[in-house]
Amino acid sequence: MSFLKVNGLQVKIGNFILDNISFELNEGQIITILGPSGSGKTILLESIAGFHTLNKGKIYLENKDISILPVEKREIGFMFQDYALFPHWTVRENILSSFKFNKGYKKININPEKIIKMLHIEDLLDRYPINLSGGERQRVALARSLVANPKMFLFDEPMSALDARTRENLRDELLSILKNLSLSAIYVTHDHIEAFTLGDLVGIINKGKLVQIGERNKIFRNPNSIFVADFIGIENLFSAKIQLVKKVSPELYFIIAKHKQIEFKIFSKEQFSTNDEVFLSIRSEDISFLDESEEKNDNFKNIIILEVIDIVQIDFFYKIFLGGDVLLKVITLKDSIKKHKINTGKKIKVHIDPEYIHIIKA
Ligand SMILES: Nc1ncnc2c1ncn2[C@@H]1O[C@H](COP(=O)(O)OP(=O)(O)OP(=O)(O)O)[C@@H](O)[C@H]1O
Repeated sequence: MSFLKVNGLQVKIGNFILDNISFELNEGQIITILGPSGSGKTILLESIAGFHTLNKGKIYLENKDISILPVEKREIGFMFQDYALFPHWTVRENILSSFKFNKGYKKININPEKIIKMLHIEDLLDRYPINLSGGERQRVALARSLVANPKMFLFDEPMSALDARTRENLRDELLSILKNLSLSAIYVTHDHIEAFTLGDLVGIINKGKLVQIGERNKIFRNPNSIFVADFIGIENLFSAKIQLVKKVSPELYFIIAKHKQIEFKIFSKEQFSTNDEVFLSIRSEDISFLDESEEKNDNFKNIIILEVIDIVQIDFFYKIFLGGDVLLKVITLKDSIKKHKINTGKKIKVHIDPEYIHIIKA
């Protein structure tokens, strides 16, 4: 039985309609919601928290219909980007205020001291919010929300005002705290890395509709549209035409799709027809380099020779831009650059596993 069930939700705010939103979340699971600005992410969270009247649909928390309960009765905690702390209260007072306000909740099983330790804010307890950094303020806000002991949590881009390093640290801590306390959460973000790091489930919303939702690993390589592929950070997307479809097992097809002069060999669970116009989607980390001597082309391998156009370092990774009959971006490590002597202008063999090429209907 699911912990949270959102069923056919429709909410109208001005001219905006959030429509037909359905998903389920188990206890302790996190769902991340990704979507462009104005797609309805905040309205979705606000609707679950109880700030909007539902036009259609139901929300169940622990099997109880909470669709018309007022905000304070839902026992749902939320934390937003500009989560305000009380400025004239110390960190300790801010945190304990929430503990006191929420004593009405049935089971107080959260120990404020444990939360304070988990968030490493012991040394900040006597300070006022104005004397805290952005990251510290978010830690305190999180502590305050956690000690209120909600049944579940809603996060609306809580890290977006923080610098990359602080954001990464806090994100890892948040994940370990939520998992430690077995708390379910919905976490809204623009950032696909954040979405795939935090979410057991990932949902993509566009123009008020949940356009795809599923387990993180399934969504990662199997976007159902160009919009989703682009939004979840798939960098290699190009058109192709299906040349051959062969059933190789009850649930698997071997497909050849042609882009310019290149025939891509693909294993797909979905059936397509010859001459279908499609898009191929390949994650940049799923392409590997081969040495001259390595591997000869055979029926089930994609080996292509392309020219290195540019090499860009990103943190510990390198992004290699390749050109030729297809433009590809490859993410790799320094070791691989050394091993394959990758330089701008060099012609290099790349390999793409047929299982890692995903076909999207055009
Ligand atoms: N009170 C309101 N009255 C009328 N329209 C609203 C209201 N609140 C939000 N909207 C509109 O609803 C749409 C969805 O807003 P929402 O805040 O949910 O988007 P979002 O996906 O959270 O965007 P962002 O990433 O920019 O925060 C937007 O077009 C917004 O302008």
